[in-house]
Amino acid sequence: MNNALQLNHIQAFAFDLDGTLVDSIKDLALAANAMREALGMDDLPLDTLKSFVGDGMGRLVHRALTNDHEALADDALWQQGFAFFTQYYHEHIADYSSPYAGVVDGVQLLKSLGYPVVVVTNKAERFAIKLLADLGMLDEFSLVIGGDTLPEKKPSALPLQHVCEVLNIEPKQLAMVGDSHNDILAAKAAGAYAIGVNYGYENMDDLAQDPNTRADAVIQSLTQLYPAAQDAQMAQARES
Ligand SMILES: O=C(O)COP(=O)(O)O
Ligand SMILES: [Mg+2]
Repeated sequence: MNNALQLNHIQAFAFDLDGTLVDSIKDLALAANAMREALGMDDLPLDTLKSFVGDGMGRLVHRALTNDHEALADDALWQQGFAFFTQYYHEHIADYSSPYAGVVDGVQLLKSLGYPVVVVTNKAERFAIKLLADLGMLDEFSLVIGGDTLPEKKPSALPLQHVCEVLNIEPKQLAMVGDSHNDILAAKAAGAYAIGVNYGYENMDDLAQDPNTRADAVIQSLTQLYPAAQDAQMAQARES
C-alpha cells in the first residue's frame, strides 16, 4: 500500500521519459526488431522488449540481441547492432510514440503553479531531446538530463543531485516521477520524493513488494499532481 501524495516540501518536479511522459514502446520495439531482422534474427514479442527498456540503449541492444535481460552480446555483434539500432531509431523515434493521457495537461498545470519541471531519463540525451522536440514538448522543460549527460545514470543519485544543484533546491524538495525501479532507487538514493506512475513499463504493485523499490506515492495520471500541489501551496501560504 502506498501513501497519499504529500507535496508539502516539493519545489520542483523531475519526470522520467520512457513509460512516464511518453508511450515510446512501439517505436523502440520496431527498431529493436528491425535490428534483429538486419542481423538475420527472428522478431521478439513486444512484452519481452518492453522488459528490456529502462537501463539505456546500450543495454537494450545487448538484451535484444541475446533475448536475455542479463547477458551481454559478443562485442562485434553489439557494435553492428548498436549502429543499426541508433540510426533506425533516430529516424523513427516518434512514428508511433505519443505522450500518455494527462501528461501535457499535468505538466502545464504544474508550470502554471510556478514549479520548474525537468526530465531525467536513461535515454541518451540526443534521443531524448529529439523525441521531446518531435512531440512538441521540449520547450516545457527547463532541463533534460539524458543517460549519457553525466558520468552516472539512474539508479545513481547523481542526475537528481545535479538537478537540485541547477535549481538551487534541497533533494527533499524534489519529486521524481517515474515508471521503473531505477526512478524509485534514484529518488531514494538522492533523498528526493519518489512518485510512481501505474501505467508505464514496470508494475508498481510488484515494485512495492520490496521496500527499496516502493514509491512514496503512486498516481494514475500526471493531472493528479495538480490538486495535491495546490493543497501544498495553500498549506505553505498559511504557515508563512
Ligand atoms: O532508454 C531507456 O532505457 C529508458 O529511459 P527512461 O529512463 O526514460 O525510462
Ligand atoms: Mg521509464
